[in-house]
Amino acid sequence: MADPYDAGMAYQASNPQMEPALTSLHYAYPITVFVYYIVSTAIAVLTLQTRSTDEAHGRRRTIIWLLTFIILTFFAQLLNMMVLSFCRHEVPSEQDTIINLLSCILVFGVELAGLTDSLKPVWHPYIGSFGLALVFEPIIETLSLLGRSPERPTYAEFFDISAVATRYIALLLALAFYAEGLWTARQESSTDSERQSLLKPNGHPNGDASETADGQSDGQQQEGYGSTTSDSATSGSETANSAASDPATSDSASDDSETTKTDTKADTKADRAESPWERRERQANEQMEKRLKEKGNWITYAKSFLVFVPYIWPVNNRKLQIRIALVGCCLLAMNAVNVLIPRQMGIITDSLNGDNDTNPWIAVLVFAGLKLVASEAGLSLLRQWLWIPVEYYSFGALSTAAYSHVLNLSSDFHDSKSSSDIMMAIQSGQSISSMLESICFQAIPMLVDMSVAFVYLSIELGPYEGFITVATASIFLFIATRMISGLKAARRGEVSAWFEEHYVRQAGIQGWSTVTCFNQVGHEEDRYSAAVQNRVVKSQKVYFGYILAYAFQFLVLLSGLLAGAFLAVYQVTHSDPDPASGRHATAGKFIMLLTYWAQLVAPLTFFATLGKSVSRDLIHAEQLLDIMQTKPTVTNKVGAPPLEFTGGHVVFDGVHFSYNNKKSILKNISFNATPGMTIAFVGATGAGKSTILKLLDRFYDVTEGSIKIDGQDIRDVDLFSLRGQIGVVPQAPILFDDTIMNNVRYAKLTATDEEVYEACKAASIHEQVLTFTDGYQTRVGERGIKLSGGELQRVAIARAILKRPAIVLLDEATSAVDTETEQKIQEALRVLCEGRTTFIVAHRLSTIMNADSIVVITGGELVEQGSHEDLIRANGKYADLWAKQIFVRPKDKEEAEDKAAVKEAKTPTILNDLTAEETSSELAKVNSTPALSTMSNEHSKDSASSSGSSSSDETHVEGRSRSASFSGHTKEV
Ligand SMILES: Nc1ncnc2c1ncn2[C@@H]1O[C@H](COP(=O)(O)OP(=O)(O)OP(=O)(O)O)[C@@H](O)[C@H]1O
Repeated sequence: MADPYDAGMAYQASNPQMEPALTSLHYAYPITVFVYYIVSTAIAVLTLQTRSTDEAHGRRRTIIWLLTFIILTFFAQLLNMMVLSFCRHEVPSEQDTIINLLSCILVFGVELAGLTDSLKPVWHPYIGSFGLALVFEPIIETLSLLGRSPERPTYAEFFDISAVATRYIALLLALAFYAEGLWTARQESSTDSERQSLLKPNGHPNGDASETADGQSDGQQQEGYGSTTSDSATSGSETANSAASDPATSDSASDDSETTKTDTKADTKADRAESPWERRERQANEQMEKRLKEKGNWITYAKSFLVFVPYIWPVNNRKLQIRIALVGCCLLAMNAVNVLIPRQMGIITDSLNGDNDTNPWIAVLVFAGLKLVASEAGLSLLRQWLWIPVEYYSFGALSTAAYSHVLNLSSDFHDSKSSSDIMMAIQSGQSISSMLESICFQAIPMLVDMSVAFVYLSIELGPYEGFITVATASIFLFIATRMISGLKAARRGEVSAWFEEHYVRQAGIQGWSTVTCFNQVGHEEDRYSAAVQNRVVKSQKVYFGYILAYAFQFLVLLSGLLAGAFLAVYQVTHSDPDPASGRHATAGKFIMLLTYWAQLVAPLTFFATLGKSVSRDLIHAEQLLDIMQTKPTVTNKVGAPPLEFTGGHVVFDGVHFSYNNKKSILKNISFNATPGMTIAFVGATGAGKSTILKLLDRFYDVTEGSIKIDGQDIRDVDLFSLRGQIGVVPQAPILFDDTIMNNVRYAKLTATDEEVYEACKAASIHEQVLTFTDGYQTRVGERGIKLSGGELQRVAIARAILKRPAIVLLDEATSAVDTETEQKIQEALRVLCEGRTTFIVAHRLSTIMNADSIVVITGGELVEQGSHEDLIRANGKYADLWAKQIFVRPKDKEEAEDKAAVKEAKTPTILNDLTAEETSSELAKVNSTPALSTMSNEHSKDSASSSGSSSSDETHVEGRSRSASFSGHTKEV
């Protein structure tokens, strides 16, 4: 019996007319499927179908098995060819068929990896690929059969046809299973309502405990009376379960298991405090997810970054635009040089071997020239020289735009964000440039390099070399991205440990005085050492992970190189001229291949990490985008006229306010301040007093009602002219880390030194400033840390005096200072408030008792208003507060019991800010009001018993001679 393998080639169309068509189809088939798969997957990702899919396909596992089988049929065909060639003792000559089979293994292998990678894939890239295969396969097979010799089919042919036929059946089955799974899923969802229990879930039907979706028996979630048991539901849950339990698919569940892992980590993380860095990253990530969801797809999402275009693209600068165009030319030239260098290496080798006529000296000189052009001293230098001004333009433009935007945002923004977050976000502008740079200067040129490599190697060394390049690149990228994402958890741990170390160190150094006071140096040392140790352990873990990953990646590249090199060696050693091209494979080609491979390693490594770095940059850019898209809530109306000040008549008319539109802070506040009047706000802490001042200065706008100054609604006038008329002395003034001179001058940048001195004299700080080492040139430290509380407040008053405001807002301006300093501050304030409409917030009632009108705020409502005398007589909330403040502050019981000690020390028992005479007269007033007299008597008794003195108006009262009012008509008491 004749050897069936001898009967003819199974793979090559013996009909020459069929040959070109068959060859083209062999190449077109894998390319078409691959392009379709990549494009449709890209569209799915860009339109967020990959995120939104909730279709857990019931037949996914079956389709994975079928796809594996399909790949095996290609392998079988390939093996069949190898056996055939081996039997015939010759090298297979049907390059296109071999490339077709190898490429199909690669393309469907990529699809298999993608399908196993995701539990809920978007199906159309896979289903479309199967459809395309169903079209190509019969055409190719028919052409092959038509072209074969009319003799009896050989075993090889028979085997080949069987492989194709079974593959075809597998493809059809995959489509059928997909349709069936889809239909079942639809049925399941459409009958969902029918399967609802007729009884309430807790109605305890007579049925048995049913399997819940996660496959666990749960008596709580029984299927109720009237419901139908769904096979499909069970099969769905089965699939989910088996996917988790089946080793074949457990890997595929990596995404989901990673999510679970992340969730568990998040839970553990929640146990400890989230570091500011983690919070910032989490928030930015959430923000990105939220925005993506809102935008619906990546394209619209990316469009929101267009706000940055005017800062990145030098719109009105033609010179910079030309530079950008030249940078593009440099990149193209670099692509060309990257091909020319390996080619030149080949030429040198061939010239040395005598395989060409080129002078090796000249060839080496050309090579050196090319190397120079490709080096840091060549095109790279030129590109950077061209690019640096563009880079700095965009960096400068982005930073200034972001800074200016932040400064123009309203109080609600600044109150809700920490300053470090804002500063970090402004710096994030750099991420946008770095993202664009890595895409434009690295990703795109490298992609071009790789495509050129594929084409060039295919032309120079045949399609096998091209295929090896593409296959190695694909496998490398797949493995590298997998390994990098595998290290994600370890890397997060390391970064978080690094920040923990940073925060422990920072807390120790910043809080050095507290650490030292409480003798906790040892404790801080231990804490820091533990944090360092923790970071070192985590860093080592990541480091080892990276070393292993790199080693593995290197092995993949080495395998590719080896395969390519073997092929090249074979071609060189069997260097008969190629019948098609007439070309010889020479040693120079081999050297060219090696050089080219060395050049391709860097782009591949870069691509493996590109996704990670771009997504990190995107998250940072998102922080800035978030800020840039925030609009100020307090805005200047277009064409608003400046405030016309005619005395300072301020009217609050039914003002309501809420910071967050949820909790009402001010409710229906109405009052009237005539020009020059002093109005004081008193009330419990958190009542809303400072909020009233913020509304007047338009840090916020009222929610309802209106505020008018001299008949003009403050929302309708120019914001800057309004703030120009108002001077504020806050409770905790903030100075810049600059000289006293510059800090005071900040109120009026054009003020002369003399004007500053005058303001400081009026604020009773001038003499003290002169005693400082550098006088007015003394730097005050960060936030004025080098000044005492009283000095700080007087500098703030000097600032307000220099501004010469028409309306003065004092928010606890004399808090937390000693009596003597307070007296000086009161003096300064008297100068500041003279003849100006003044609003004062104060807790110490003695400091505002002479105000023209006192407004009592309770829980955001105005409960009383009137002069001190009126309110005392009214015997309401104010009288109550007043009585509490002027009476004795109860001393410690223990101390009170020790009467002898108290007597000896002559400790005064009545402590308030009034003079002795004033206290007596105020006590008399409150004693005359019946309700308060009881209280007064109790206090008097208290004081008498604790001090041993007989009455409260004795000279044991701590009396102070002081000015007790800020108002223009201040009286000395
Ligand atoms: N920026 C803000 N955002 C949200 N709520 C705020 C803000 N500022 C103040 N509040 C809340 O508004 C209420 C009133 O605050 P406000 O500072 O006006 O009180 P206050 O009467 O001046 O208190 P104190 O006398 O202690 O200064 C408080 O409950 C406070 O928690």
